Amino acid sequence: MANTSNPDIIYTKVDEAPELASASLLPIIQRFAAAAGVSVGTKNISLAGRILAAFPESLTEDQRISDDLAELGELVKTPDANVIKLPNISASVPQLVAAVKELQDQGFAIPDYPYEPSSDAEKDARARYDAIKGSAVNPVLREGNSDRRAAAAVKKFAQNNPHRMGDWSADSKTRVASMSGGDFFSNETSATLDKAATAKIVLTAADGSETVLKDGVSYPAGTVVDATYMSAQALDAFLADEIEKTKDEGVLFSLHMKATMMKVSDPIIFGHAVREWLKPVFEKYGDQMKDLGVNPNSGLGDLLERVKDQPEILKAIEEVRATRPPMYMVDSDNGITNLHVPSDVIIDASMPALIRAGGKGWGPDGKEHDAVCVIPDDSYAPVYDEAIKFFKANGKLNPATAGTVQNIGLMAQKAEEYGSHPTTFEIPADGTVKMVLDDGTTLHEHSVQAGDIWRSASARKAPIEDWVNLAIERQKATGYRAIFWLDQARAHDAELIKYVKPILEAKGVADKFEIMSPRDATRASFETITRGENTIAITGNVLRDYLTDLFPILELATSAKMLSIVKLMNGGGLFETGAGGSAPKHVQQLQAENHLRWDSLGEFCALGESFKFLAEAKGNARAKVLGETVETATQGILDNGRSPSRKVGEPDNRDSHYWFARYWAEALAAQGDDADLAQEFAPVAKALAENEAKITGELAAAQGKPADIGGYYHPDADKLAAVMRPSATLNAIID
Ligand SMILES: NC(=O)C1=CN([C@@H]2O[C@H](COP(=O)(O)OP(=O)(O)OC[C@H]3O[C@@H](n4cnc5c(N)ncnc54)[C@H](OP(=O)(O)O)[C@@H]3O)[C@@H](O)[C@H]2O)C=CC1
Ligand SMILES: O=C(O)CCC(=O)C(=O)O
Ligand SMILES: [Mg+2]
Repeated sequence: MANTSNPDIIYTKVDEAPELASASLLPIIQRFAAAAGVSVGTKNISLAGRILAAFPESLTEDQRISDDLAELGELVKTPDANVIKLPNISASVPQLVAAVKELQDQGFAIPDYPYEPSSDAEKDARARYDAIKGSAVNPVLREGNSDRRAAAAVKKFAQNNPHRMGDWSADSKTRVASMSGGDFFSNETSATLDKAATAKIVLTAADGSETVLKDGVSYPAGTVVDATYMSAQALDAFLADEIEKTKDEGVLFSLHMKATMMKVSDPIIFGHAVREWLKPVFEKYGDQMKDLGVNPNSGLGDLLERVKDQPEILKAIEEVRATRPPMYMVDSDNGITNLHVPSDVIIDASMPALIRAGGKGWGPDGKEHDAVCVIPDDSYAPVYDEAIKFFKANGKLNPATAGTVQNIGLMAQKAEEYGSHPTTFEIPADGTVKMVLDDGTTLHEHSVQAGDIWRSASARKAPIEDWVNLAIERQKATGYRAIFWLDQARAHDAELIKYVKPILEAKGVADKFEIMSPRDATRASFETITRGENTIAITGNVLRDYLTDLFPILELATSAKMLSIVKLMNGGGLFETGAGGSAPKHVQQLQAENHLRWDSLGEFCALGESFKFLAEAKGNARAKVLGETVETATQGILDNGRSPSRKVGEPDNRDSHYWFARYWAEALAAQGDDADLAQEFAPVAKALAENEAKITGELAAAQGKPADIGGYYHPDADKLAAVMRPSATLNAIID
């Protein structure tokens, strides 16, 4: 349904922990904003919402919902966009299948996920599900580059209240393992197009037959276009070798991938690891398992489920597992390993957590151990390798004195690897892959073998220039040491450097910037913050993602507290909340004991920015008052220690929202810029203060027993509201 008048601000409806938190926080935001004449609407980008929107013909009229993601995708290309974007699930296949099942059980007659589509209907369903799979939201909304940093107040709070960090010892056996050849890093070629072009990707097999893998990929002039591949043979040899070495070293085996964001390549690499881990089983029972629907890319969990009635295979699996090193666990109590589900261990969150813990991961015995961290491709693995070496040599970082690393990331218009899914292929036969332009030029050519993963990524000129200019702006605003994390020896980076240097020179700021490889930049950044100084990391899209978890998790304990601004290239604003994900463990805790430990600080920060943006973009004076008072309220949460506790029986997410509302109302009542607003909120502030004991008592009384929200992926709105708003006294003041 076309929306003629959009609300001033859009707040996204998502999944898991942040969605639970929204059930409590959003009514407060809407109520306060409405009093100032600012409307806050919602758009549903949850996994369940996107599934339902994709199958209107399978649903009754009342069940149908609009395709909000498509609408938002258009909105972010206009200057009117003002979107608060919470983290959503980037679904792996097992998550997608679970969500489909839950919706079917709730009476939505959507089709099953077809693992091996054969009929036209199945192929159609599969294509729609493929569009929902993986990171399908962020790349659509991120029509701008990324500016992520800890707000000054948040950084100061972390320095004054340092979190606990695991100790690093010089003889820790933890290390990063990556391929020394045959990977994406070493096979990359890159070129910048001098004119607009359309490309075709063709595989010529050894027998001369041609397969067009993709046609009609168009690029504007100035696009940097890369191509590369990972050799399946080299990958398997590497994995086999590392499994053996890990066993000899007596530590945990772990694999860190981004199977969500890299939704085509990384599940395949993950599948190679599953197959290599159980190699003798696949050699003996491979055909039988295939008939049972086993696809190693879906993980060990799915595999075990499919062979559960096959005692012979199960026995063979147990025999092989007994010869393997212990595995890094996701949930040792329930036997969930690193290889169970491709989206359980996501590199941007998992590696920093392991580093924060002093290089330790959880083993099958439920105890912490050193680990080999397998990150097959060597493009970005050096960042973690160098970080680990740095801490082994220098001991853990001290969050009380450490400076900060901010990030300016090239992200707009599906930049680099994170936009490469439509041009990534598992190669069906030995031969040569060529990328040929419409004028007949062969841009890239690689000789490949069946099973290799070939991909092309690109970065467009306008986003690259915008990114360099954003970096110049931020460096000027802060005066910080500014480093472009680009490796002159890597094909893609060398093309980017050809853009970066002339812009810096033309603006007369070349002396303010350094250019270093990711490894050198990692070391330089840790040295800088160890001295208590600050630096800006100006990076490509993948490192934007990795570093905005790595540094905050070490500096602030979590990336949930980050300010994350996407300055949209056509003038709008997208304000992401935090830099982390949707924290599934938090939902489980709520269901078990009605305690939600999710910290909404990222939402508070984004809200303040969104109001301030509205004030500037639309000359809305009352939005300015809202923005300033939200900042005061956020400061109040930090100064008075009102963030949620992790333990049941202690104040949780809902309590922090009570305090947020109270500090916000008090700040609105106290400000002198808008007398009407002050007058409106004085009684609200008074009522919230007078009823403190009653409200916090009602919130506390809700905890300690299981909570039913009527679904995991698609909770029941009324049940969710009842669980997340258990204080009748607070609700009466807000509503
Ligand atoms: N922008 C986006 O849309 C993003 C989405 N995702 C999606 O999120 C899901 C989970 O991803 P995962 O990599 O596990 O990352 P998460 O960031 O969800 O989890 C890592 C850990 O960080 C802590 N954490 C994260 N956010 C908060 C918060 N606001 N308050 C308190 N603690 C927090 C939790 O630690 P503890 O358990 O110790 O409390 C959590 O278990 C996946 O489906 C992924 O696709 C991931 C990244 C970004
Ligand atoms: O979109 C995703 O899957 C993850 C995004 C992410 O991790 C990030 O932007 O930091
Ligand atoms: Mg991330």
